[in-house]
Amino acid sequence: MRRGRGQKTRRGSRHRNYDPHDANTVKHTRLGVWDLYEQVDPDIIRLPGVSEAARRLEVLNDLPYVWRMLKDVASIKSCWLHFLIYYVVELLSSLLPAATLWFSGHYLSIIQTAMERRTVDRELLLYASVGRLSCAFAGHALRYFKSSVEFPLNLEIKKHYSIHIFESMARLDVPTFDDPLVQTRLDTATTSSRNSHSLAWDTITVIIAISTSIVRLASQLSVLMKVIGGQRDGIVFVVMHFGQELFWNNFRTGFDLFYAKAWAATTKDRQYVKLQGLKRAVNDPSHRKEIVAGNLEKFLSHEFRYAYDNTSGLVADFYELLRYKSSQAAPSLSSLLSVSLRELPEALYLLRAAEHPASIPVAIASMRLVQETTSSFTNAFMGFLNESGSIAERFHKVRQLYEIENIPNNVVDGNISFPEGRQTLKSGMSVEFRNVSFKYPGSGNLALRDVSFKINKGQLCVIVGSNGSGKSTVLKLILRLYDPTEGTILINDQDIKTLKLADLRECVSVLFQDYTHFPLSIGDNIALGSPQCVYDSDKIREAARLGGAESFVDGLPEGFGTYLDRPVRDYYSGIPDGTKSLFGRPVNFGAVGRAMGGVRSSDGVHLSGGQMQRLAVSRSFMRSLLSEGQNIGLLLFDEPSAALDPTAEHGMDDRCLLSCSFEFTGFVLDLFVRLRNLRGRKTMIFSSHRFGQLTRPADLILYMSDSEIVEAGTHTELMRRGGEYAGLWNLQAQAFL
Ligand SMILES: Nc1ncnc2c1ncn2[C@@H]1O[C@H](COP(=O)(O)OP(=O)(O)OP(=O)(O)O)[C@@H](O)[C@H]1O
Repeated sequence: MRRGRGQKTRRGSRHRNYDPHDANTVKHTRLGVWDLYEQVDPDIIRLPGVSEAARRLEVLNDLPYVWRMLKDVASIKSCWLHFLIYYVVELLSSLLPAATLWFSGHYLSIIQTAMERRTVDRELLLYASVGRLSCAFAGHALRYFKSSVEFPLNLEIKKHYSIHIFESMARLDVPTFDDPLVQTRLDTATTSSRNSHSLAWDTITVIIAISTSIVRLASQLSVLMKVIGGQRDGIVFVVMHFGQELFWNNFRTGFDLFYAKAWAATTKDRQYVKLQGLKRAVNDPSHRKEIVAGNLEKFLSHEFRYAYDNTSGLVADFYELLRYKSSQAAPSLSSLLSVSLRELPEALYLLRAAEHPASIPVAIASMRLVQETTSSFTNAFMGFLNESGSIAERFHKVRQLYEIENIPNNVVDGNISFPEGRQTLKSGMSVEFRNVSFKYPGSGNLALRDVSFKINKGQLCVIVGSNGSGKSTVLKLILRLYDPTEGTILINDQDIKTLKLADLRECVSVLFQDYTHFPLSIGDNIALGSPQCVYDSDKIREAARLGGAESFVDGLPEGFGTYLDRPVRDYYSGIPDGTKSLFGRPVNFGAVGRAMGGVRSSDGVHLSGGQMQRLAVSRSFMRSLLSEGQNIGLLLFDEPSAALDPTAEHGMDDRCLLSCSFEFTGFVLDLFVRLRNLRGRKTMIFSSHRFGQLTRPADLILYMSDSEIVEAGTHTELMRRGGEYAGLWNLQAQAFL
């Protein structure tokens, strides 16, 4: 619902600006608690038919994409047979109404003969009856064949386009993906008009429907003329019925208020907004604890009632109110005409019956036949008009679907391979910032202001500073998740923008502060550190051991195969009370939600923040210590100790290589020493709030404040300087020593 109407509007308005507050181009209507703003077409397009014609002509621009889609679908060999069956079935189905009509025409002539000669042609009656019955059976059989091939055909096409969409989306970089306009384009292009059908399948069915509509029309028309042409008033009946159907259909489509217009609806009613918020709060299990603990039940109920009583208009969902408004619309001229035309054939029949009483039986039969055939004819005709109207929309969606693969990434790829020799990575990578300033897209503030520093190969650099000072941003720019607004970044003395992005990212291992756990199994999450080892369970286990996660993962119901946030839910209903588990998973009737400091899933697996962090560290170890080619030259750790509390650290696996330290900073420091010994001199950069064991041995400390580097040097140098670093170290570091 949310989308169905919106799609139409987007198309009609995509060449014009839409400003809801511009009274010249936008009409404002109050709908209960809602305000509706409809775009009014410019005068030139308000002429009847002009807007519709312009809209249909736009289809021409979309045709190359439709052609490509047809070629793509034709290249899916597995659907050829199904497709052929589908097309033949559709073609035969389109001939059925004409065949039925043909046999019905025989009834008419049987009645006529019976009236004139007082005999019934039994052979003809049998022929017509068998014919009609066969048509009915054939219709049934064709519908069965159609539904049998439609589903597998749709699935095959869906698979092809799911891969296309997945690849088009997977290749987008951070700023591009975050761009709301890109999100809208992806949304529009990837949402099918009918949830279970792919857009391609929808489009193909429309194309087929149009071609078979023509066949249906032509065949029905020729039979209709043959059957009714000779009847008294036959043609008059046809015209009246046809006119009535036409007006009736027009009258109905007139309800689509938003066709080809931009529109937006909002509510400014604060009580209504509050009402919805309260409803959500009570429905969402994640708030239940606080509602109960805070004894909020009475307060919330009172607020809910008060909000309901004090809204400014009818309280209902927007579309509900819209439907109500449509049903209240004054009868249009076409609806009145339609109603009158409905009554006319009966009046005409009665008139004729009074004039020629002997012809009543024939008239009854012929009127029934005329009614039947004209409605079938007009249905086919209106169906054809509707299909050709919606095809413009579908064709445009096909174009949008293909265009998402061309959305340009904001971060432009370089063309120089990096590094020249893999061996050089053993001694690390150098990183240099020259007068780098940076603003996040859409933000007015500088996240980095004129930052310059150089970290030599194999050095340990620690970036310290308060929250929001810009530490993480430095790391993100090194990975080229974003490009600097000003200044240059050099890696091994080469401008980072000239290096191939995939090469650069392959050489860097990063542990983000806001580690995200993918909706995959725990094993897969760890393996993501080194995707080529995704099926190497020994390496995954080793990484978990090093990261201190092995023992608690083994304790989970499905071990490394456990999903914290299972992306597919189990469905159940009516199971006996007291059922604790199904399919090896606990029964959970609550919604899936994220609890503070961990993840609560439909499987009931809950991990603490510290355990989540260990999974993150395990993924990082998978990349830095265990990846196949050992191609890492630079390790980035963004506040690695953030979510670890000292007790959790104590619990680390005794066999862990790096467990000699009880403190995470020491733990990471130890890692650094180990890496140096085991893998050569990797360059390492840590961003941290903490001072102490990590900053002391660092080759370079960057002290950041308010987006700038205010002090840089070794611990001894900075202490000797007696500046801000020294002041904070004296305050903070004692606790870690
Ligand atoms: N995606 C983003 N969009 C807009 N602004 C952002 C974004 N990420 C960070 N910022 C802003 O950029 C500034 C620097 O943030 P950054 O995350 O680099 O700080 P930090 O020193 O790492 O902080 P913390 O210690 O809390 O992690 C902050 O003002 C922050 O609000």
